[in-house]
Amino acid sequence: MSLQNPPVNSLSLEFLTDICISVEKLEMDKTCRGLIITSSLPKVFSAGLDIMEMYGKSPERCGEFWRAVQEMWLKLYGSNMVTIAAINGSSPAGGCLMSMTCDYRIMADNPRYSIGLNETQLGIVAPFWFKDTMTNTVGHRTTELSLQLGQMYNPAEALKIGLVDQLVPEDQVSHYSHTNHDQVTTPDRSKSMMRKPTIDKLTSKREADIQNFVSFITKDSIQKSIGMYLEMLKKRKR
Ligand SMILES: CCCC/C=C\CC(=O)SCCNC(=O)CCNC(=O)[C@H](O)C(C)(C)COP(=O)(O)OP(=O)(O)OC[C@H]1O[C@@H](n2cnc3c(N)ncnc32)[C@H](O)[C@@H]1OP(=O)(O)O
Repeated sequence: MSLQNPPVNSLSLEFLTDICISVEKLEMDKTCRGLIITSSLPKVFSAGLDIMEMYGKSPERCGEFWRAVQEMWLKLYGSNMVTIAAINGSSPAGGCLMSMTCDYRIMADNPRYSIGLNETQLGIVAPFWFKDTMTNTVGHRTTELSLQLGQMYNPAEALKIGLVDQLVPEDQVSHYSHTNHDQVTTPDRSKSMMRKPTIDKLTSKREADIQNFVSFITKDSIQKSIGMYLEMLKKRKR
């Protein structure tokens, strides 16, 4: 599955819905042995959640958006397929979350790329299931530090903390993803055993999590922080 939502593969409601439909179709296809997620765009795997979906939108729309974010995570983290993230560019926040849902992460060894949960930089707090996914990937202490600082990691740092499993030359990300994928057959029951408690936690609190998100994101102070972050993104470009 090659992500293609220019300019930066930000995860809008529409794009998330498309991703979920694609994963569902693959999941039902008996001939499909697994899934490699990568990006069709240069330099960016995914810029994470579409910030415009969280800025100046109605509570109803925010709720709909958040349900789609949850759905993407539930589908990918709970997938019965072998999943590999072929991270061929930067992958902040929701992009990092999407990578962490996969069984294995291969990243392009380009020091200009970065990956991490940077929510703190936007003045927002990563939800518990973002935190849980990271804890399951890199451990409690690294997650605590990482979330507090909104830390982004270059590929070498990401490999060191176990956020990615393998670094490869930029032009060989696809080759190595397929080679690794071929070495794995269908996931055994250990995958669901490891992930079930984390998945059940969100499933049982899904509606409350949506309510929390909507009341948090629509606060004036949070809208102001997001507005300032958007300004910063645009200024950085000039
Ligand atoms: C309780 C709530 C919990 C959930 C919270 C958050 C989860 C998230 O995922 S929030 C999103 C966090 N993402 C980021 O902070 C990434 C910001 N973007 C970047 O760092 C860079 O854009 C990136 C490294 C991805 C790519 O760099 P460039 O190739 O140099 O591109 P530009 O920076 O010039 O961006 C082009 C264009 O896209 C707009 N943009 C970038 N990211 C996003 C995004 N996540 N959502 C919406 N739009 C985004 C950027 O502003 C530029 O727009 P224009 O100026 O209009 O061209």
